[in-house]
Amino acid sequence: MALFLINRYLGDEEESASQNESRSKTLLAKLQRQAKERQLQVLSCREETPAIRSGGDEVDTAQKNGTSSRSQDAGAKRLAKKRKAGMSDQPGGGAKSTLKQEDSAQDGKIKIIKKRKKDRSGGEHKSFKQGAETTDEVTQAQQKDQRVPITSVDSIASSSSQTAFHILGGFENKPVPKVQRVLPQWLAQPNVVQRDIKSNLVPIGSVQGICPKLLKKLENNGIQHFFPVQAEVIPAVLESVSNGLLIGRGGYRPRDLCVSAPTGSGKTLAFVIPIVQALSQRVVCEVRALVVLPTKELTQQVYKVFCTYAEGTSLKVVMVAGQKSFGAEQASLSQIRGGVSRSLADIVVCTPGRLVDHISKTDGFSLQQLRFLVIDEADRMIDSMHQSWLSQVTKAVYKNESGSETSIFRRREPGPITAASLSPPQMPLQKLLFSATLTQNPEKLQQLGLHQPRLFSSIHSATSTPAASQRQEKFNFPEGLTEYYVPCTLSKKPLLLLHFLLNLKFSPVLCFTNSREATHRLYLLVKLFGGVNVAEFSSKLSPSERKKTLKDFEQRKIQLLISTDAAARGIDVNGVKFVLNYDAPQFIRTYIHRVGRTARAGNTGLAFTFLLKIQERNFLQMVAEAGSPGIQRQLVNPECLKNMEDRYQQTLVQLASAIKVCMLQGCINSFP
Ligand SMILES: Nc1ncnc2c1ncn2[C@@H]1O[C@H](COP(=O)(O)OP(=O)(O)OP(=O)(O)O)[C@@H](O)[C@H]1O
Repeated sequence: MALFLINRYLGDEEESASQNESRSKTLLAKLQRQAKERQLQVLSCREETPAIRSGGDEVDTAQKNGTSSRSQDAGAKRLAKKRKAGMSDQPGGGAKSTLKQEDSAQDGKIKIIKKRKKDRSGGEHKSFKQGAETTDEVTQAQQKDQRVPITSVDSIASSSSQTAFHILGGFENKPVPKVQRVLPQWLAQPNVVQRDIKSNLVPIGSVQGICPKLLKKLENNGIQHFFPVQAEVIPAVLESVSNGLLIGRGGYRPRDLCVSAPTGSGKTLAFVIPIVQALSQRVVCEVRALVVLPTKELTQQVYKVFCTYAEGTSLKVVMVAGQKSFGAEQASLSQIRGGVSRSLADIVVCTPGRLVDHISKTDGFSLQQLRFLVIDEADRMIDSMHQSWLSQVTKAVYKNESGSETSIFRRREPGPITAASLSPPQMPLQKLLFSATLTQNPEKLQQLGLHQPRLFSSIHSATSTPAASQRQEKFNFPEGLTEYYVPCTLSKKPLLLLHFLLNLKFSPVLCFTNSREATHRLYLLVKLFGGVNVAEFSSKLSPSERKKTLKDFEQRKIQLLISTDAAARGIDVNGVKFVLNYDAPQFIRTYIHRVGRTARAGNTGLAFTFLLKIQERNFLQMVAEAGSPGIQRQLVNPECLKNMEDRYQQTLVQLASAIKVCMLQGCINSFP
């Protein structure tokens, strides 16, 4: 209890309950006396030193600024004299009224100090107007434990209007207005590519500039209409070569193109057709088109499409992605005859790693005649820019052969456009970027050194408010895609998957996990459970095994393909009806590419994502912010799983021993 005892100040007098009233009076009188004494002390002090330099600049400024401070000084002196003489300022007022006035003035002063404190702590950098005397007194008051001498509140108010100075300090946090980032015009106002493929088909004959041979080939491959992205991009590329490979429209260097269109919208043909068309008239074989992709599988896929449409022309398409030995690839790229090296490739489809190896190690592999640089899955390729593959390509393109330093025909890195730089014409390098999730971050795109880029995008201008100012960028989702999420627990996940396959007869299903180990474990579990044709796909398999697996899956020999993100990007497997995110993806781009393995080429498809309770909120927010048209909740009745539970328990036991074997063989790192 003693801890909470509060001692009140009772004055020097003895406390007496019966004399409460007189004690308060005495106390009041004493306090008034003390206040008066202090006031007189202050006034006499001021007579000796008119301005106490406590506030430094503030006081100086006030002195310089104001007549009001001087008049206040004079007023104070007058007041002191009158006090000494026992006079009142007020007509008919005595000492008592003076005291009252002083008290009210003191109240006013305290208010001002409080106001000033408040102003400072409020973080507002206000201009505080006040006379020198006021400052003086306030400073003294601060020194004397906030006991403030008295001047008239009115005089303070009047002096406020006449003097002005800033109080230094007050650097507390201020609310800073948000910077509104503005996209460059080419990003903010793209050429719009319609998302709805089926209602925006364009007959192939109505796109100008495609030679009859190519049109015939398209028809033979079952293509009668171009998809919207193809109908936009093919003419744009063809226009840039309408005056030949050397000069673009109007004699200028052609503009680079960036294409952002949904997964499965036909971006591959959008660059294959115009490149084959543009190069088909070439005389000498030189590497004129380089297509860079992130994985071997994608390289193979795009290589196949090029081969299809280059067939029957003299164009040579070569793939360098590590599928063959390095020596074999070198032999397919160039040949040395009579001491002179000769290119054997017009179009090179490659992965960046292998490309860089050939630039540095393959004699005769020259990029000095390169006209098109296609960067597919561009956002992923930008992420791998730290490998500096692009700078190596650029170096190889503008490489000076010894002796050609002074040649006017030397290919120079483009600079400002001048009459001299345009003559003689030199092969321009045009970059074509493609992605379903192309970044709208100008800083990232800047790394690519684009020349007057043009953007083709499915993200409608209505939604293309500066994406950088939003928390997350907006992306394209295929029109025919329906998204679901399935709330679940960790232990029920495998049962849910089996339910989808065995009870609901989903087929073919492409199922994604977040790691090689998870893929293998799930594959073993489904296989041991039985009843499903299952295979796995990951970097654990050799390239030939992966190729065979994808083929089997496409031919419906496999009902369920469990994969890592190795199959998430670009892989085009015909007729995938269902995508299942067994493990929820961490990044929105991963999600978009995964679910984009279905609902391709204007078809419909379903995507299911298993979500643990803890993942739900963030995942749904991420998907909504990315511009998903809507993800629906799909509940599974626990009763539906009951018929599989006994078998599932037995399978888990078998799985444990199978995993032990795997661990001994070193093919899996951890026990589930
Ligand atoms: N005009 C067309 N008519 C019919 N089918 C087409 C047409 N263009 C492309 N396709 C088919 O559409 C499918 C998807 O094409 P493609 O792989 O080029 O899509 P994408 O936009 O590159 O997808 P991703 O972003 O996933 O890589 C392919 O099977 C392709 O053969």
